[in-house]
Amino acid sequence: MFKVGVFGADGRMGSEVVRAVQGADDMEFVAGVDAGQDREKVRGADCVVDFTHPGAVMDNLEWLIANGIHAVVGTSGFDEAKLDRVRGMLAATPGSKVLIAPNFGIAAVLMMNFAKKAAPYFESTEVIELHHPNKVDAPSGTAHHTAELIAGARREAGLEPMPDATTSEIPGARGADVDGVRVHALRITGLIAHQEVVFGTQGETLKIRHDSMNRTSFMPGVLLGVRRVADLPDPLTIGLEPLLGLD
Ligand SMILES: NC(=O)C1=CN([C@@H]2O[C@H](COP(=O)(O)OP(=O)(O)OC[C@H]3O[C@@H](n4cnc5c(N)ncnc54)[C@H](OP(=O)(O)O)[C@@H]3O)[C@@H](O)[C@H]2O)C=CC1
Ligand SMILES: O=C(O)C1=N[C@H](C(=O)O)C[C@H](O)C1
Repeated sequence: MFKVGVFGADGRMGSEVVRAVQGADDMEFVAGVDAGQDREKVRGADCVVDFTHPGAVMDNLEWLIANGIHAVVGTSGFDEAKLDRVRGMLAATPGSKVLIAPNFGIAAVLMMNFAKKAAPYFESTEVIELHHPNKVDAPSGTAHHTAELIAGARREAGLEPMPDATTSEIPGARGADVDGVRVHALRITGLIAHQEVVFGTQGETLKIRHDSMNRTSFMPGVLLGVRRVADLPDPLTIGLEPLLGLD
């Protein structure tokens, strides 16, 4: 039995994770912790799933690593500096394994993987992410990660910067520049989590689109993370790709 705790248990994602863990035959739900509550409630868990807030997750990770508990993290807002801090914590107190995934949707992971593969073949690529209006961060972690994958693939292929003759612009009109890739964030009532990657070359375009219609879409990936995190080869793993056999 995997003994599982949940940080952010009263939130939109955390409450879905609690239901998924309680419904899994091979898992035992230890406790949920929400803002202001004592993390000691999850003592005895092998693994804690964190869907909290970009401003809370580092402190949570520090506590989990100090207590030798594995972590499966969906909370967004990780940049290289934060990831380096997590690596530092894991080096200082070895024992825990940490899996941080920008998106636990299997189709979303495939969308990012396909975008990385397509990127070298196109002169232009931009990312449009669309989410519910209660989302606190922009652009989404998924869009940020996708842009980095595209930028890396373009660099490896030796591509020039994308053509863009804009000289006059209302600030923000061209979106955020993430490693040279433009990312546009829409916040629309009624939506959950969606992304479109738009590619263009001479006389042709390609669009890769992913839609999470509800939050159960993330649960197979979260449960996979819980089942596999302890056996991952590295102390810190980014993304579900290695668990799905993707490069
Ligand atoms: N990787 C993925 O597949 C996905 C990632 N996400 C990410 O997950 C995060 C949460 O999203 P969502 O569920 O929509 O957000 P919510 O605001 O609905 O939930 C977050 C919950 O965490 C609580 N919380 C805040 N600080 C702490 C803390 N220190 N300890 C424990 N609980 C805390 C909040 O309490 P309070 O409201 O009182 O502050 C709230 O109940 C976001 O970063 C989002 O981008 C979302 C979907 C999928
Ligand atoms: O806040 C959300 O809802 C989501 N957050 C994650 C992100 O920032 O990429 C994953 C998914 O897009 C839903």
